[in-house]
Amino acid sequence: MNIDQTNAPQVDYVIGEVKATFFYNETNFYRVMSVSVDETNTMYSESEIVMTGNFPTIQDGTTYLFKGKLVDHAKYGVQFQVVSYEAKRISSKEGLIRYLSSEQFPGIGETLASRIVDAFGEETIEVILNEPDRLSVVKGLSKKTRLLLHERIKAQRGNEQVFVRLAEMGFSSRLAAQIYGLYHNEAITIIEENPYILIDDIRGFGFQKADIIALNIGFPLDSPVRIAGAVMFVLNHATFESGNTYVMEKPLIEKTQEVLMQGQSQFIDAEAIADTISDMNETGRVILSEEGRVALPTLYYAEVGIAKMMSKMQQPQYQPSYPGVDLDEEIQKLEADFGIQYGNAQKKAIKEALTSKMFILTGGPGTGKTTVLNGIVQLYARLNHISLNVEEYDPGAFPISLAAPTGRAAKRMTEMIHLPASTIHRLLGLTGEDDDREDSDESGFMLETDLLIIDEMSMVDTWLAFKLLTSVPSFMQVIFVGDKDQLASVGPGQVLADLLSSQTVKTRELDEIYRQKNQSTIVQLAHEIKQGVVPKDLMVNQSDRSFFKVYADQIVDLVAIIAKKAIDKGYNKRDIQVLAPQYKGQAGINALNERLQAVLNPNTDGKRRELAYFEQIFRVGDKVLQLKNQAEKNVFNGDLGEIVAIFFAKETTNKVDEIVVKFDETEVTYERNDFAEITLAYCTSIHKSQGSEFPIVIVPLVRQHHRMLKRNLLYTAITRAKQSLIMCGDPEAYQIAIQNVDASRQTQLKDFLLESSETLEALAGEEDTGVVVDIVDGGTRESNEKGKTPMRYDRVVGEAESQAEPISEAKDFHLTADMVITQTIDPMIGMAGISPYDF
Ligand SMILES: Nc1ncnc2c1ncn2[C@@H]1O[C@H](COP(=O)(O)OP(=O)(O)OP(=O)(O)O)[C@@H](O)[C@H]1O
Repeated sequence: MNIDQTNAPQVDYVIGEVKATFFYNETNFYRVMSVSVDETNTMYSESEIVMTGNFPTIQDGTTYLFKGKLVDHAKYGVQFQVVSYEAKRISSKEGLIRYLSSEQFPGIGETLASRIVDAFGEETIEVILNEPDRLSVVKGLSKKTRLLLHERIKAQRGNEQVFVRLAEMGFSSRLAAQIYGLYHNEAITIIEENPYILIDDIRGFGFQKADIIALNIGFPLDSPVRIAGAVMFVLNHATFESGNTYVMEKPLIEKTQEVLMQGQSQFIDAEAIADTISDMNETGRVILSEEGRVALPTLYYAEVGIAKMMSKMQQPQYQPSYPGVDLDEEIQKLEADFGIQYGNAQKKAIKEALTSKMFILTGGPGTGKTTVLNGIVQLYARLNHISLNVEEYDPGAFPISLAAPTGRAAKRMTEMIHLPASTIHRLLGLTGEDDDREDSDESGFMLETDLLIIDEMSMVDTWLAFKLLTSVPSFMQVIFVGDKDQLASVGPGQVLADLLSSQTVKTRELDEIYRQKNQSTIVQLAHEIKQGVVPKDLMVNQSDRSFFKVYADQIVDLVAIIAKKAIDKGYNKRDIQVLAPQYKGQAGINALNERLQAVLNPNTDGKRRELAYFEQIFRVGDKVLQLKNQAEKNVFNGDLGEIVAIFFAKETTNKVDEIVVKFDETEVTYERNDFAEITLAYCTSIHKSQGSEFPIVIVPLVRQHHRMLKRNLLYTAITRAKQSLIMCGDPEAYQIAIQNVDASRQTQLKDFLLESSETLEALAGEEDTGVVVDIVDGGTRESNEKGKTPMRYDRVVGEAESQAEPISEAKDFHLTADMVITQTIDPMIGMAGISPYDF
């Protein structure tokens, strides 16, 4: 084969036979294998080489032409990273015999293989493929084995042709593997018909990539397929970028036009785009409303579905009541039991929660939501004559379900209410991978308990809310608890806000702060943020909070010192959480993690086990964050754990590196392919901290994060602190954040909630069964690129990794005597005597 004629000269190749596979991952076809080197244009001179890459159709004992590059891996030495490959036709007698007698063809040993090859020589494979009947001349070859031989080789050729064609189209072997996993042997037909389908089906697959393929195949620039592809791309992107659940048609057309004409000279008429949208509406690919709102069907039907179920659930015949019971008297008894005097709003909340089919309890920190919830649960149990002792019940028979969107929030719920709580995913049996509603509809999964309480409802996005409500039986009483001023959900929608503003659900907002002021100035600060007020004493050290005024380039050093001091004071790594709004920049999450790892978990003697993974080092003892929901492993997006062991490839059965992480409830082993599911977590994003609380929270505030300086982000960050809040950076940044109030999201849920049940039935039509629902799991990195449906795109709200800007603002600051820290009270965690010169 003349490689040089068909490829750029820099392409390395190796021709050789696959000798052994060390590792194979069925989900992404990733393989590590040993290959003989029969021919190569590289400097490699050994007789065998280790190859890595995505190889769905590779067979041991077969010879291939591999293209890729030679790399010198720090740990594994020289390897060949394969980009594409194709089977080399075997022509030698020995090769053919070895191939036919390989494990792929059970029933054929060397003798039989030799007989076949003796009979047909170089033509052997062609005869098996095209004239299998001729094989009957071979003595000892049964009809069954002849058939098997023919079928297997035919299938292999089919697969190979798909891969060869995909490679010709320009797909890397990794993408080709993904595409093959989706469409199998239909891949070429599907892509040739509509390459833009990949935008819908493969996460992260953009319009431009699809366009290159389509234009190569010969699609005209104004083809309706191309226009529809661009519409889907813009709609998906806009939805996930903004959190809105629809886009107005006009801006959608404008943006689509821009995308279609980018780098092309042909003008694409807006009317052609409008016509395409109208056609897409006809075929159900998008939903276009009379008002000109264009929505992804999954989101549209999820919103209609939520509204429909809310309306159904709240029909008068289902309203709970306790005839003959004096609830005021019962609440008095509760007060006596708990030694507490409920406020008026709190009493109303308890009564309303008990007598409403669906109820929302909302309020800021310290207003008594947990206190009230405890009262509700106690009284509910008393009035319904049920025991709250879980041990008295068979597994799964406890009549109250408590759940929250994250593992940490669920854990906190358990601690506060003293009853078992789980994540919503776990409650619904969702894996976070292929959670589609079709599955659950088919299985008709329904919750069975009588009372359902969901905490941190502000974090629940449209799909999850829909998924949750489809599993709620009509007899169930539901209480949603949440703080409407926190960040909106990561996925599209603003379910809690819409439920509240529609006023279709009985709601009680608690606004009186009960946590005493001298106990918590953090709570006071949170309420002031809500009101847009910067307290006069922001810079004055309080018993539980302080603000270090420093330059952006001093933040990493300062935070490291504070964290170290806290550890010296007896806090552990998990007690201290640094929360930053963005990854990049001097005071970004990446820089902070790197430094905090060096300070809190150093490898001073070089004896600690560690592994490099892209730009991160994972080391035994590191605090890490789970980025994906993995219900089958019992870990969820946002769970924090610690690396307790690292095993190097040579020590493991699968011959790949492994990291073992201990979470609160479980220990999980990650193979190298899964390393993207975790990240260092000394510092995490504010978004990821939702639903969690920590004894000490450190929040860097710098003007470089200007895109992230928003009121609800700051509010969410500081309300994570239970004992001490340490802010550092630029007080101006605090002011900017407070003044920057996010506009609410564009959603249709409120409108739907206000529609009559008949209208909702009509809107839902037949379509709302089978809506694919996905759980956005917030992962941001490579290995999370597995999704199938458009909604599987992860949207990391506001975590756009904006480039840090020059720190010109820092000129406002001068290190002065007032910045010398002299205080010894608790929030300073022993920082007495530290001066700016220490940074
Ligand atoms: N009626 C009351 N009388 C006295 N103390 C109260 C009352 N209600 C709540 N508290 C106290 O106020 C503090 C805050 O209450 P709680 O934890 O229930 O609020 P929360 O809204 O759940 O707060 P957060 O969201 O910050 O966890 C607790 O210490 C609680 O005991």
